[in-house]
Formats: sequence, structure tokens, C-alpha cells
Amino acid sequence: MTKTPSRGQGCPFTPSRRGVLLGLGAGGLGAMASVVQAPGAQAKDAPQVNDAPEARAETTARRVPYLGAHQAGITTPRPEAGLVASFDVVAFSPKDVERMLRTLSERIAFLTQGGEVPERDPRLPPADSGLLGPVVQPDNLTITLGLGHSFFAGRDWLKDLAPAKLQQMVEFPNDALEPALCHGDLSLQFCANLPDTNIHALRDIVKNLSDTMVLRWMMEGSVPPVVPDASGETSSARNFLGFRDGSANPDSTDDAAMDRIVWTHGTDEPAWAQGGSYQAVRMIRNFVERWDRSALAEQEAIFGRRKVSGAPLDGGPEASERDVPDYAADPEGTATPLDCHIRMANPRTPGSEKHLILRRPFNYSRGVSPNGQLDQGLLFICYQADLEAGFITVQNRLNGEPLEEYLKPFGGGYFFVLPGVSEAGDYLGSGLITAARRA
Ligand SMILES: C=CC1=C(C)c2cc3[nH]c(cc4nc(cc5[nH]c(cc1n2)c(C)c5CCC(=O)O)C(CCC(=O)O)=C4C)c(C)c3C=C
Ligand SMILES: [Fe+2]
Repeated sequence: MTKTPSRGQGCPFTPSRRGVLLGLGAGGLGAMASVVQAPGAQAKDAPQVNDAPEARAETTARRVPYLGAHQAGITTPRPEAGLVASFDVVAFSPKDVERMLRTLSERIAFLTQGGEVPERDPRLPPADSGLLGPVVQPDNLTITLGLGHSFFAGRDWLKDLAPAKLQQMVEFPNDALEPALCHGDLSLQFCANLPDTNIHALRDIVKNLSDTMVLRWMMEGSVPPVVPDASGETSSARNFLGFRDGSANPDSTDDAAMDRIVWTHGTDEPAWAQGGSYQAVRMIRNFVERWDRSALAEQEAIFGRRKVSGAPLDGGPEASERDVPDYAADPEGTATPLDCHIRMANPRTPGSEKHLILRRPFNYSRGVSPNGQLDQGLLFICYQADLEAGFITVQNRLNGEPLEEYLKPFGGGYFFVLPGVSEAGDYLGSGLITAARRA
């Protein structure tokens, strides 16, 4: 007697059962899908629920060079997925710190350039988490390494070599900093096409450096891709307040501008630090429910730009986000309010170019706050040659801006991004370690 499988026992759609249901013999199965379909059944080639979303080989193979005078991930175009992680470092001697930096550099080189995962004796844990399969694709990954004030302060042999402007982040008037989400000895910024590429890289580093680096906090974010317009021009991506973010950012392809604005230079910095950059990270919550209930005119007056086009408020109907506001022609703030975000951040007066910064933010969304509100905002990241002239001055100018009613910064820190690795075999921070050994 043939037993009919009850619900949950056996699979009711194995090929033989399907064939029987459709009244076809075993030989008729090949033609089945294209000829007859059971009600609710799908064509053989139709996408299935468990088909993986399709990746584009050309995109996952994209590689950002690891070697260079500066680390990647600063002037590099932002891909969709970002992650910043901060660590406490438990290596204290020059020898242990050098070992940590060498291992970290090796992992960063491998993860960003890609390659085959080595096979190991199956009695051992695998060499890799396997999240990306047996061949790690670069997927545009960059990993940018920075050191915090506490890293230098916690090691006597490094105290005289600390970058001149590096300091611990202090609370600004509108901040509500959560200690567990602030500061750290070492920061890693991961940026890639896919969030899984960042997670894979973070897991690799956490595993391979578990003896020296302890995770302190992390935050993930994203940038929405933008469809180019008919002429091939792309506009800036929107943040979670619905405004284009990045319109007035300095041109990151202009090397001379980047040398002035982003890369450390000058005699007040130690020689080993030339070519690095100061990184300011801020986790800033947006009160999106309140924002979504505020008038469009108020939103635009708060930022000083049009919501749809991103154009400055003093432009005509055809103005675009690339137009530059003329504050000298509007001294009373009739068109562009004196207290709007862009005018306070950059008053465009003689001398204000000394305070330019390169912004590289990601939107974040991390669920629901304890009082039932959306926990969304900006993982604000910016780079500058001088932390005081850059982020700290701009943030002090922004203190008390009307936008504060919709914002609450709650975490982050300041880090010094090490200069790049120029030749294979060298490692990130080698200049610092050599200088420390010479001193
Ligand atoms: C201290 C630096 C800054 C913080 C923190 C900051 C937070 C923040 N910004 C937006 C949205 C926008 N910012 C825009 C411009 C802009 N912002 C800063 C600095 C900080 N922003 C600068 C220097 C500028 C450029 C000013 C200029 O030169 O004109 C804009 C306008 C478009 C653009 O240029 O990007 C938007 C929109 C949010 C939502 C936010 C915190 C959550
Ligand atoms: Fe801003």
C-alpha cells in the first residue's frame, strides 16, 4: 500500500509527485513547465523565492587601490554601504603595537584587494567566516584606519609623537553623548558596495586581531544610489530629512584643494603624520516624525536650500544645487536666513575657506527608540587637515542653529587617519613606530 505523505511529511512537489499530479509520465517532466502548469505553479525559468538577488560581477570585482600616499576611503567616492567601528587596543609595547599594525595592514590589503580564502585542516576553524564564499571579491571596499587621542595618551613612548591637534571629543551644547558610543583608541571606517562586504571585513579583523583589539562601538549607514539625469549628471544623494547632502562639499578630485583642506601638512605636525587626516565621527539622531510634520517653507529656511532641487534659496526657479549662494548681496538674510544651516556652517566671508571640511556621511536607521520613535539620522563623518580649524570651528558656529530642534548628537569621536602605505611590504603606522624607536 502506498502511503500518502501527510502535511509536513515529505515534499508534495518533488518532480515525481508533480508529474503524477499533472497526469504526466516521468518522461513528460522536461516539457511540463512550458506546456502545462498546475494552478499556482511557475514556469521553470521564472525567478524563485529562494533565488539570491543578482549581483553584477563588474561591480563586485571593483577594486580601490590599497597602496598610495594617502589611505583610501577619504577622497574615494562613497559607495552605498558604510560602517564605522571603534576599538580599544590592548597592545602596549612598541613590539606589540607594531605586530598589531602589521597584521591589520595585511588584513586590510587582502580584504580590499580580494583573493582566494586559504583552505585549512577541517579540524580547525576555517580561515574565513565564509560570508562572501571561497573567493573574496573586493566590491569597492576601503578600510580606513585612524588612531584616537587615548591611543597616544595611554602609551608613554608615544606621547611626544601625537598629532598636534588630536584631542578627545567634548560635549557640544546640544549633545547627549552616550559614553559607550564615544571615543576609542582606534577607528576603522569600512565602505563598500554591499553591507555584507563591510560585515565580512569587520568579522575578519575582529577574528584575526582578537588578541590586541576589542570592539567598543560600531554604527552602520547607507547612501541611496541616484539615477543620473538625461545628460549623465548625478546629483547629491538625499539624507533622511529628504535634502540633498553634499552639494557644497569641496571637489575631492581636485588634488590641490585636498592638499589644503584634507591632508595634514605643515611644521606644527610631527613629520611621520604628514599626509594623514583628522577624522571626526558624529552619530546624529534626526527627529524624523517632528520633521515630517514641519512646513516645507520652514524646512527650506532651516537648511537654506530648496528641498527638491537642493538649490540655494537666493536662486531663481531654474537654479540647481551646484549654484553658489551670494551672501554679500543678501546681508540681512532676506533670501537666505542668517541662521540657516549652510550659512552658519560656511558664511563664505574672507578667511572662511580656512575652515572647509570634506564631509562623507551615511544615513543610519537602527530601529525604534524606547519611546516608540524611529531611530534614524546621520552617521556624520568629515575629514580635515586641522581638526580645530575644521570640524570643531564649524560645529561651534552651528551651536544654537534652528536645525538643532530636530537633531540630537549622541556618539562618535575624533581620530587621526594614518598616512598611506606607499610600497608593498610596508605597513600602516610604520612612520610612527620608526619615529618612536628613534626618539
Ligand atoms: C560640524 C559640521 C556639520 C555637521 C555636524 C552637520 C550636520 C548635518 N548636516 C545636515 C544636512 C546638510 N548639511 C549641508 C551643508 C553643510 N553642512 C556642513 C557641516 C555640518 N553639517 C557644511 C560645512 C555644509 C556646507 C555649507 C556650505 O559650504 O554651503 C546641507 C546642504 C547641502 C550640502 O552642501 O551638503 C545639508 C542638507 C544634516 C541633516 C546634519 C545632521 C544630521
Ligand atoms: Fe550639514
